[in-house]
Amino acid sequence: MPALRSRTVTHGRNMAGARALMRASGVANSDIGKPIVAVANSFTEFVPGHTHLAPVGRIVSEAIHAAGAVAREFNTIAVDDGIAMGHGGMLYSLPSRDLIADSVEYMVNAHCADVLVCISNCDKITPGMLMAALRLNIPTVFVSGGPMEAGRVTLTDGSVRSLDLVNAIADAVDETISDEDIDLIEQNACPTCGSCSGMFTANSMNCLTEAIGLSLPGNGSVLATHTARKALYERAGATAVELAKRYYEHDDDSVLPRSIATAKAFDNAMALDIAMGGSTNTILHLLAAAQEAGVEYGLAEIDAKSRTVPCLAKVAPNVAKDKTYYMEDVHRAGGIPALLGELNRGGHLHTDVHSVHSPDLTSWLDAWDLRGGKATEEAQRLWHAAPGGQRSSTAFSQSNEWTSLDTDAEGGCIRSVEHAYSKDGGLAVLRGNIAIDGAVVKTAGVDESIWTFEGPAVVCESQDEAVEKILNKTVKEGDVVVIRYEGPKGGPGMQEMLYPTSFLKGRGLGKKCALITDGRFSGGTSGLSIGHISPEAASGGTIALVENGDLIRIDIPNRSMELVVDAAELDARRARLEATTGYHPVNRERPVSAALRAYAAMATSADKGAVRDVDAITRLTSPQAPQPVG
Ligand SMILES: CC(C)(O)[C@@H](O)C(=O)O
Ligand SMILES: [Mg+2]
Repeated sequence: MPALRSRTVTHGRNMAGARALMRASGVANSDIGKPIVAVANSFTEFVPGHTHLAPVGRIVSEAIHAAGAVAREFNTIAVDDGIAMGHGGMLYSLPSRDLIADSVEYMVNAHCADVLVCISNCDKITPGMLMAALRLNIPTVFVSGGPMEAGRVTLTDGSVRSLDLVNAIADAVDETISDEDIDLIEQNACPTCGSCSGMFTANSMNCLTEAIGLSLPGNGSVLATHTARKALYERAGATAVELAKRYYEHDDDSVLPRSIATAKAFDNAMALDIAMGGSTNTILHLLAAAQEAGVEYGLAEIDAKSRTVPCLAKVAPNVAKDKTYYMEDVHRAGGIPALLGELNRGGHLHTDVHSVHSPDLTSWLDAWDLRGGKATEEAQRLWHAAPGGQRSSTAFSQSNEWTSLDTDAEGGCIRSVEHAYSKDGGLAVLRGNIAIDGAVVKTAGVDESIWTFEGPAVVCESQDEAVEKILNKTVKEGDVVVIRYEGPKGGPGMQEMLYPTSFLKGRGLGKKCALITDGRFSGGTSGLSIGHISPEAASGGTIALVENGDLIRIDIPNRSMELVVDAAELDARRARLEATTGYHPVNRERPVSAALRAYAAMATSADKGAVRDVDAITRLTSPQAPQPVG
């Protein structure tokens, strides 16, 4: 039987000081010796996805106490990508993921906690916490803050539009839209607290923790404002204590994160992601999480999956014909269990997986899949949770219910495999001379008319240069915008290119240009936007050799992208570059702090999840030293 990790500080005469301090922080005498649950909250007023989480930490903690354990809450940082976007702030976004993972590890290990509850929500917080949970491998439950309600605006001409954050960004550069309408759009794009309302990175990751089995059904889709989320928080606290008892009292290691997040569970989560056309960032984060879990799951596995799993849902920014669906519509159609149910009926899931709430996939889907015929009353009720339609920045501010659910597998928000949008999934891995180690594209967001594309390169040495060239009309119909030196090392921090992709759209070039980069994208990006090109320019990738006017050929059905320049010429360019500037951007002024340089020194490429390789420092400082194996 594994001893409670907290025994180190709760037992023995020599730990009297530690216990004295625990009492001073409010732990009752009678609670000393009970399992300690670390509640990693990510409350911050900076981010709408996290601004409502202060009371959530208390609810989870009370549920933990009621179930017989001690809750100790602490906070992590959280960067709002949408606010950091488009300026130097975005350099901090991806590195914050690894900082969050480390800070959870620091708190849990420093204080000998036994169990972990992760209250996450936005882009880097869920993956950072996921990495920590898999690294620590103690019983863990994830529960997120929930999605934002979709926006709705009545424009000056009386027309009504649904909208989200990305519309506000793209419409701001559309010269056909008046200042009055832009103001209305800004006022209404983000009406409530929660993670932005589409299938953007935050929601994609929260859906993934649900599919992988580390959070409760409904985690990815119940709206942040809805009272139904309260039950989710209470159950998360109680479930964490139940898992603690199973592990520490009954030696049941099936509850551990690495027993749940197996290679098969990763594969199921990826199937869900591909079927929903999730954010390309999920690929980066799953690669990072798999390494923490010690699971062999890489781009090759993702590529294989994307060739067999169909696209079953198109959620904003992806458009289903003329209808835009948001997370609230996914929820009304039965949420993640409904998608998993459809995938399972189509033979696309591994069935020998389990979760924090169910011993196997069958009991999981029987209880929660709205379309499986056996869903419990609790599940049916949950899927009725609807938007409130009122501006609100507080949790549990409304209890609206849908009058009917969307069970239309033919033409509704979630389709069956027989009625898929496309046989190919919503994400793909491309390779070629310009991306030898791979690149990724969200195919669900690319118009089929440009699945094959060839055009001349417009080379930009930074995101800022790309924005300038798009807005000053240097970029024309048919061009391929190449943004380089924005990778994990080169940026550093691998910024999201939401502004360039949105501005292309805003200029009416969304279906007429391609954009390729060693940086990454927001989940809100759509169009022929290919990112994560590996190796990146700063690591000597071929993208560093592209010159203005070079032809670039993209072929999504055949999963390829080529720089149409012969090998001898590329060799000559490489020799010239290495003899002059090296792999650095020319004429780029960018202040990079010491904190970011520390990340850059260790950052691996996107095809490795852009995680930090600490041994890189050893190699730099003592190249002769024996290197770790494996
Ligand atoms: C701001 C967004 C839309 O959340 C973006 O950062 C994403 O990655 O989806
Ligand atoms: Mg993001």
